[in-house]
Amino acid sequence: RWGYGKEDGPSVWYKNYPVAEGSRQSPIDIVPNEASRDRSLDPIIINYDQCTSINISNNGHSVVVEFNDSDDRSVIKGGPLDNPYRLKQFHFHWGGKGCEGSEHTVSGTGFASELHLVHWNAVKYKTFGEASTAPDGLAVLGIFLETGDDHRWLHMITDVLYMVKYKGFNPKCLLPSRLHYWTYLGSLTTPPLHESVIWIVLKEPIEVSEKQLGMFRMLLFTGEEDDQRLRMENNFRPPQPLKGRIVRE
Ligand SMILES: NS(=O)(=O)c1cccc(NC(=O)NCCCCO)c1
Ligand SMILES: [Zn+2]
Repeated sequence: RWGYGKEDGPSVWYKNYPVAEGSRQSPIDIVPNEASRDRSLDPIIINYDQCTSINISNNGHSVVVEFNDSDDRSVIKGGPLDNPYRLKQFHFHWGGKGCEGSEHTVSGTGFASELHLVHWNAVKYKTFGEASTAPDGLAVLGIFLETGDDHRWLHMITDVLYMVKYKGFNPKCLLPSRLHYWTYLGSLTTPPLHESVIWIVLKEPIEVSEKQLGMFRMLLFTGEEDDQRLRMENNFRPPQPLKGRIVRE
């Protein structure tokens, strides 16, 4: 249906998903000195201590680690959020060898990859599906990955990328040391592109090695039954028009 290739990629998503040309699409290019300082913005509070990962999978677009979201044991709150938002899954977007791969860019500069920790507003909505179509339904924490030294914990993901069942990973260890952030109202960056996301993009990237990133590129867009093997890479949408939105910090 949709993908990241020439025929099915971001430039043609509007044909099946007209909201692609909506007024709050993501990602965006973040221009730091155009962000507006909002003194009412509190720090974000991240409670992942009781989180239980239930599985890791390749959904044909990325590698996704899903969590048990049947209660409020792992939530993000504070910052621009009026309620606690429950951790549902995290996944990554990345490029090809040595080129950019993040979805958000900072003053036109992309990073090697971007981690998205996806949360939903279980106070106001009954299910993730319902929340995913509501303007304040989701909160996604975006973390840039830049190449450098091995990340001490990312190996737990890259080492098990070929396995399905997977337990006991606390995504808190993927967070950078400082939680300074930019926030703006946006959308899912993949179809169905719902304009339902309060984006919180951390300013400080985490460092991963080229070898670790290379493990992601070992994944395939294609299934084992497909005749051609398409390496999963460049699974990122380019920045979308701001259309008058304000980025706060
Ligand atoms: N990339 S993102 O904006 O963080 C994001 C977060 C949560 C869901 C999605 N996209 C989807 O679930 N799309 C549905 C189809 C993907 C799996 O087939 C994207
Ligand atoms: Zn994403």
